[in-house]
Amino acid sequence: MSYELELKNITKRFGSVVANQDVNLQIEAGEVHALVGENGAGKSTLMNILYGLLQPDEGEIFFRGERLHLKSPQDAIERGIGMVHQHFMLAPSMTVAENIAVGWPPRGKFAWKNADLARELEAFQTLFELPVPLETRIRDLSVGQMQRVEIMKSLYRGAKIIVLDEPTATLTPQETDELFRTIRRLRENGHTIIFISHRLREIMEISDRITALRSGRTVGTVRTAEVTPAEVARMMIGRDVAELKKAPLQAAETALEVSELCVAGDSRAAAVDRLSFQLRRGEILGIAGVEGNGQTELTEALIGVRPVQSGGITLFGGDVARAGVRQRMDLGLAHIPQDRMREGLALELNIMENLVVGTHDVPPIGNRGLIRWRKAAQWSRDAIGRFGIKTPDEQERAGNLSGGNMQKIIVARELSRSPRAVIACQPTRGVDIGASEYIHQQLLDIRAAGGAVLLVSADLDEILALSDRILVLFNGRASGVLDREDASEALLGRYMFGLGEEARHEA
Ligand SMILES: Nc1ncnc2c1ncn2[C@@H]1O[C@H](COP(=O)(O)OP(=O)(O)OP(=O)(O)O)[C@@H](O)[C@H]1O
Repeated sequence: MSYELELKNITKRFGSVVANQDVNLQIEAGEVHALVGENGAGKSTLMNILYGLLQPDEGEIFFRGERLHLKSPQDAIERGIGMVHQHFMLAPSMTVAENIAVGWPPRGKFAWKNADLARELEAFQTLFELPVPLETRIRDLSVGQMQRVEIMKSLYRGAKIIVLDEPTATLTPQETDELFRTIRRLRENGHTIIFISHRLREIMEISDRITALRSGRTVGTVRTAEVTPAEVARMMIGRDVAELKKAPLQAAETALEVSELCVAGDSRAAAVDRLSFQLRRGEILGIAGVEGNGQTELTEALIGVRPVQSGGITLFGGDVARAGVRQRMDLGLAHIPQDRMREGLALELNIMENLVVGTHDVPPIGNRGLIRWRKAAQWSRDAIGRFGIKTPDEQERAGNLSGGNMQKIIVARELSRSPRAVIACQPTRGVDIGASEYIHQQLLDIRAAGGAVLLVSADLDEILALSDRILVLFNGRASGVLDREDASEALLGRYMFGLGEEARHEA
């Protein structure tokens, strides 16, 4: 049969790393094709080749039987290939309409007219269920709305094939449902979607076919209707996903106490507004909520990088509301930040340097002010093995790693220093199912050993799988605090929109 799009025998090397080796991908017209595989399997590399961002060392791309030579994204766009990256490429101070129109049509072939543009965009919005106010500035939009702008931008440029790179990683469950409605409308209208995801449930729900990559090679392609989730998991990571081992709750004394805490945000006076809660040793407290409801400001105040306006923070009995970061770390606090690019890693440094930061001055790695590099290398190789970090060795530059592997470095560093309390923010975002399971088990093991874990996550599956209690943040306040047994996805969803006590009664 003839395919809409065919990538044939693609090979791409980065130095000694073979990111894609003889990869074949065949996409049918009007299908949703999931591209899956463990972190570092080569998915983004393959899609960057398709989008003209990278040139393959070997291999060919065919679109409707015609060979394409894609030297830049501009070439890909002109051939009807669009891409929505995980990190949006929008100008925050410009409006939605301006972001969509800028740079297109290319090279000023003819000027776009506002009225025509608005009419065309409104037509897309109705047809594909993409509601966004066109005159609003990007910086005032939610993540889900920004993603819609990116999709509209691709459609406006005539995309027939749209690549969505982990599009649900930062969406709320409601936004994910809305995105899936859009994807279905696109498919009904003859568009073809390539969907990268680590989330099994979503892959099963939205895709028609699935191709898995592993270690840069094609594992195979299947029809979604003909396989079970367990079979797809095996294609992704080459083995079954193990059940989590969660010991009975043995919560002890209070590890972290937050009382009447107020923290200012960058643009909001009270991002955290008189919030109080306790986290005990041996307990995981999940913080659920739509992003932007005070999670960032709360965690920054807890680790000591954002000032407390009023209220208290006590860590293991000591008042730390005004203590520095180092002082809190010395008390046994570890932090997995949500923004791995900005806060979590020094991208120019190598993996080993990133792994030992923070423990470089204590034995066994630190020795009277000196760093024992042989020990550091040995320790790093061990962490690389345990967390399944895909890299040639510990000397590789951290910035060259795939997104999920960067995340694993941060988690490995933070959890390896035997913390007594962990603030884990989106700890498995972008991480493959095998490594997610490992990270989840590590958090449960810290809990079993009497550690306290504050789990801040937008992923309700993760919150429900790990937490003993769940606090839902809404507008900087607790709209609900639930024991795990009383919580369900639907109930949490309602609290996330501030529906408060009525949610409990209606559920
Ligand atoms: N610019 C680069 N320089 C060196 N190595 C690179 C570069 N880009 C990617 N790699 C390597 O290529 C391999 C494939 O990476 P890629 O980003 O394609 O994986 P992925 O399947 O998208 O992973 P993830 O699920 O974590 O996003 C990885 O081993 C990565 O470290």
